[in-house]
Amino acid sequence: MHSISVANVHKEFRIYDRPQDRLLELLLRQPRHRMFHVLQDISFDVLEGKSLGIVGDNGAGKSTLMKLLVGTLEPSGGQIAIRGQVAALLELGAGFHPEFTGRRNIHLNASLLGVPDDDIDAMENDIIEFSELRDFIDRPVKTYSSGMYVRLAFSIATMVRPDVLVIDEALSVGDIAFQKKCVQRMNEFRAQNKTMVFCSHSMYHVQELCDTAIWLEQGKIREIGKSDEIVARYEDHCNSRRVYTQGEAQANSHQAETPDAVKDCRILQTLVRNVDGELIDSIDPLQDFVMELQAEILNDDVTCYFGFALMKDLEEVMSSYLAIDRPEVEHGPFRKGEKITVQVRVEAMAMRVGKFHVLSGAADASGLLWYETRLSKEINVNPGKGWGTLVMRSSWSMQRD
Ligand SMILES: Nc1ncnc2c1ncn2[C@@H]1O[C@H](COP(=O)(O)OP(=O)(O)OP(=O)(O)O)[C@@H](O)[C@H]1O
Repeated sequence: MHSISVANVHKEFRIYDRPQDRLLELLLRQPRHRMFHVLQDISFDVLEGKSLGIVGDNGAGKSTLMKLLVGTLEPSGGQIAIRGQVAALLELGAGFHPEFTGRRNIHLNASLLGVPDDDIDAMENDIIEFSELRDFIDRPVKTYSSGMYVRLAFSIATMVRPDVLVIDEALSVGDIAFQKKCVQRMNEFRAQNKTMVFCSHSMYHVQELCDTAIWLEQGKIREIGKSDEIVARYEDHCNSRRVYTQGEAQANSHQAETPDAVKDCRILQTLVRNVDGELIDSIDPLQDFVMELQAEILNDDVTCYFGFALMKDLEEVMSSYLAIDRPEVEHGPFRKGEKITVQVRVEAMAMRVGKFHVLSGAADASGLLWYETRLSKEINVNPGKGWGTLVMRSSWSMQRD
């Protein structure tokens, strides 16, 4: 059964070049605007219990589509049908009254979502608990930081147990500990056969949390399909037009700084060795090499999933290696203080020329939250003969009759 059905939806906004044009149009009854087509020809369905991701560049129309789904905007044409109660987490602070306290906003929001007063009283504590805002809950929300807004909004939207949850970029605000709770809550939500629409610039989250995805481009659906396939093609598209820059500042920005209290593991170093175990800073094309990470476990009873990526010019992931499905790599539980070394042997380096870094990381059990990543030093590929960026193992043959 369809939980969400969108058919031939389009949305236009009227654009006025000068503020007074709006008034003149009214008074003179002569058009003084241009139409801006934000969404065109949008049709898709989401089955009950499934989750849909929306990806696309800035300005592609993602937020506008989310607002149409939850009804804060009306479509200019087409039909949107949603079964059941919808709860949404859209723009920061939308739905909150800035002068009211967090507690009053809980009641206001939950009653707008159709929750009876008695039920709101019963869930108030759980909402405050989940949001971790007990010390601030009786202050006006206008004094909240953006992270605090999201905590409260996410707690309300998921606690009222709607049939459909619509979330716009919530995971990008807030710290990693709260993100972890959000991901868990969203997974619980999926397990309860609820429907979810999730928009994010984090491709990993879209891939892992959504069954299908839509790639919006300039207001139109460019592709729709299984989330991992859409994410892969969208990433490929982004990589192909990226302008590369290098520099130490950028290298450092990959060293995610997370407080020890919320990460379970610290990556001490990422090393690159030849197959004899010697550290190297250059390799030949088609040579085998070993990526190594050394990590320290920071808490007891920790489950950690390790991974590596080969990074070109610090931006583009050329290939990734995750231990999640590798039986030969233990995932724990580990003890506090344990030191761990993980190695992956990469066979026949396919770059013909250029430089790369190895990025290593540790993720939590869900595989969604990377506690920390650390880059190796730059490795040079000694240019081999030939043309092109890649070199593949090949074998030749020839016949003469
Ligand atoms: N009320 C409005 N009036 C006029 N134009 C608007 C209005 N709301 C959005 N737009 C325009 O519509 C386009 C799509 O905006 P939207 O916020 O939906 O994009 P988005 O994909 O969510 O972008 P981002 O990833 O940056 O959040 C943008 O060019 C934006 O400027």
